[in-house]
Amino acid sequence: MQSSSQPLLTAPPLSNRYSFPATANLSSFLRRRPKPLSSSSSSSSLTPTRSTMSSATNTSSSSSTTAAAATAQTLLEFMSSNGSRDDLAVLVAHLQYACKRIACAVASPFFGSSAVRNAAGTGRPSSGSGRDDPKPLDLVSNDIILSSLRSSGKVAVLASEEDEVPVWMTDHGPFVVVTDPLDGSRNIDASIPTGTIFGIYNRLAELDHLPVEEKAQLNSLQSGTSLVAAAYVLYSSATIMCISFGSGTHAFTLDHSTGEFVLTHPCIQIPPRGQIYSVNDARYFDWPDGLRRYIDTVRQGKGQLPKKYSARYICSLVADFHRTLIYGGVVMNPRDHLRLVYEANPLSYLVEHAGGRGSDGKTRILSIQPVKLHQRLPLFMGSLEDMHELESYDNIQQKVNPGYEV
Ligand SMILES: O=P(O)(O)OC[C@H]1O[C@](O)(COP(=O)(O)O)[C@@H](O)[C@@H]1O
Repeated sequence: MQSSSQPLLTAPPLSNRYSFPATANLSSFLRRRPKPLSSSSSSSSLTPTRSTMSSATNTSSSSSTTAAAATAQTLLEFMSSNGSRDDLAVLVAHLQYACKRIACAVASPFFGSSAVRNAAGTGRPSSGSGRDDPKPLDLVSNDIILSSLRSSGKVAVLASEEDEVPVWMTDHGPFVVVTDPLDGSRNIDASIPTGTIFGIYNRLAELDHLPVEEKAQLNSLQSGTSLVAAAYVLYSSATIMCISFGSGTHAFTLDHSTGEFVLTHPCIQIPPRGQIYSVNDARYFDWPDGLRRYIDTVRQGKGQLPKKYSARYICSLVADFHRTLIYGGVVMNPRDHLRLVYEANPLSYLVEHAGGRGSDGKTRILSIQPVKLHQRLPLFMGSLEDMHELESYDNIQQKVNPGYEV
């Protein structure tokens, strides 16, 4: 028997299943687009039992799936056809590469429990025992993003939720990236969906003369109205990158047969009303009166929409946000918990470009000027009509914020 301190499995180096071309402009990425696997090779490599299923229906559906994969528009093709800047496309190519690697790490049996993950060698001391401590996969994800963005050559500064201070990368990088590398990781040992969040700004050339720490900090504290693009990647039953470049919000699903993110949800419009609220309502007795009244009202079907609302709460922001974007309703965390720079700004940008709203309960998120990198605030996002109704209750920000244990 193995001693309990020994890993059950020896973790191999992080997967490099998704290769990354070392070229640096959009047209060369597009020329290297991989071919989808043929239907026979995909069926034998993915699920051996499928090879025994030879009905005509299966054959035609797998060949039409292959045909669909060949014609589907990839994220980089989408950027090219929308006249994207080359340097932004190179940056996005590196971001999607990083997220494919994080998707592999999150799903890997070799990173399947904290004990094994610690043994896998992140090069850092074991951590992740406290509620808000970073989990090993937070650190792995952070390292993946850091190294991928460094090699893009396009990023001047990277500010990560996992790092105390932003990292200055290169003086001539045109962009500033803010990120939460792996949100929702506190539930990762139960295989709950998780996500990565990004915001992209232009480097402020007028700050170039300042000392490195100062310009790194100030570049990272830009208001959400200056975002050039924002995205999240959801690691769930599908791996989905939802992105906006300031004109619509679009979702791309990772096709594992080609390794490409392909356009599956163009121009997402959040329904103007949903029938779902998403909040940790174990906190009900710490909520202010306005928020309690709102939730009590919509639960009973006595709100502006005369139907009883349902509750959905995964406790993983990207997953709760993605569901809200697709089905409508409101997603919220009314206490000072989520971060303006890494979470609230990018997600509010995405919901606004889908026709919804992001607010701290009083003010539009994107117009709040960040004063600290790790600044926290109450966050409410969702369908326009639901948001207006919720905010009309006035007193919805939770001021009591005890150290919750789970
Ligand atoms: O404990 P609460 O208030 O329900 O907060 C849960 C929220 O915190 C998060 O886990 C983010 O918190 P961390 O950034 O500390 O991981 C979200 O994914 C989730 O929506």
